Amino acid sequence: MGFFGLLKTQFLCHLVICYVFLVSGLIINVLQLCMLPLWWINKQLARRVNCRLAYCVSSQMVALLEWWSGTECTLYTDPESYPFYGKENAIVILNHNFEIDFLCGWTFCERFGVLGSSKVLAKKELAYMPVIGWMWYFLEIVFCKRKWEEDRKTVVESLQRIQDYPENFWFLLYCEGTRFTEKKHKISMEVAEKKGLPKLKHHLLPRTKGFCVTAQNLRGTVTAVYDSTLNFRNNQTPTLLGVLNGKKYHADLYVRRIPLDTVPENEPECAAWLHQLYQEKDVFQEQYSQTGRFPGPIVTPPRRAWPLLNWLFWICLLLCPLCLLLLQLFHSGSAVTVVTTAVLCVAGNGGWGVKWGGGE
Ligand SMILES: CCCCC/C=C\C/C=C\CCCCCCCC(=O)SCCNC(=O)CCNC(=O)[C@H](O)C(C)(C)COP(=O)(O)OP(=O)(O)OC[C@H]1O[C@@H](n2cnc3c(N)ncnc32)[C@H](O)[C@@H]1OP(=O)(O)O
Ligand SMILES: CCCCCCCCCCCCCCCCCC(=O)OC[C@@H](O)COP(=O)(O)O
Repeated sequence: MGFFGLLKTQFLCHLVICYVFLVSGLIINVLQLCMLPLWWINKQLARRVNCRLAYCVSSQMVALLEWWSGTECTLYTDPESYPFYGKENAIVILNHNFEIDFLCGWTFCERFGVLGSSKVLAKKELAYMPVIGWMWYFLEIVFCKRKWEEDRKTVVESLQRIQDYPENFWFLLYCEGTRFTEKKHKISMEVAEKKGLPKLKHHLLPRTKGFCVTAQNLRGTVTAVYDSTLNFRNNQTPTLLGVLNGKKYHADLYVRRIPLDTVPENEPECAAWLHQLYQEKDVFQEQYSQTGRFPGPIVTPPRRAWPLLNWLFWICLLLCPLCLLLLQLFHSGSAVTVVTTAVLCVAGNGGWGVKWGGGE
């Protein structure tokens, strides 16, 4: 492991990264709150400003993936669909197998210029998460309790609210509703059997209500469905902690652009369409596990410098006061305080290093 490799596993670096993320995120949350009066004056302008503010937070995580861990993201897609990406509103259907699948999604959002505005049908619990959850509230993210009787009304209302959104957005749907595990897969296939539906090998049975209601309410706003299938090379199981430790992964994403007007409007037909789509996704995943690649050509957009520049800006802004504080401590603090601080830092770093020093 080289010098930079070793540096990336150091607890102090992780502490700095988390400090910058948390403090900058809270600053953004406060700014979003201060923007509230603008909603009453000029709603569309407030939404545009919120997209920029959200970008400052989300792109830090993208920078961590792209520049810190050096993770590569390859896109398999039809070159004729490529010019549409980032230029239209779309519903993105993604498999949910990995801890960092949302982050790879964000990377593609960033490269196509829709990171600040992109949305998701997320579980309600995430709305209470400091920084990200609070930021999503201002971004008009759609939350669900995964209890259809309660969601039926609130999800439709939230979807209708974003019909006139002023920026292009991608609306992410994890139709499986939860992350894949062998146990959930077994239960899900029992449901499939009971319903007389064909079994899936690599996916859970999709929940159809969220997709049907989204397609129904965003028709006229959204022009296409991006059927996206994600996998990682060499059977890697990537984690956020791995990314934080600078571990490099290689993601492959296969995207098919399907015009929304080819998706049936009527609910039972729309649900059947989604089940058929998951059958096809299963075939792509099987092909990936056999050959290590998805069908079609590779057209990967390059990473951009913006996430890195934004990250460096926040690092400079927030590290200066921290450094001043430490200098003050060393100048005015008692010998005991200084020694205790130094010992804690070294011990913390050492303990963390034992776990991550040899790589994952
Ligand atoms: C590549 C580019 C990427 C672009 C990225 C763009 C944007 C990124 C932005 C942000 C990224 C952040 C990421 C955040 C991650 C958030 C992740 C989540 O929170 S996932 C969880 C929440 N989301 C969902 O659940 C969505 C899918 N679910 C649905 O659509 C549901 O239908 C629902 C609307 C939530 C309602 O759920 P509920 O369970 O109440 O109703 P259902 O109809 O679904 O269920 C009852 C129905 O299902 C049958 N059943 C029972 N058990 C199962 C089972 N195990 N599997 C499947 N089906 C099951 C049951 O028999 C009922 O059937 P029926 O209706 O026929 O009677
Ligand atoms: C610069 C970056 C610094 C990094 C610091 C670390 C900060 C961590 C930020 C976390 C951001 C989290 C984004 C939310 C993504 C959560 C994905 C998720 O939670 O999926 C849930 C589903 O699966 C369903 O779960 P189940 O309840 O079914 O099980």
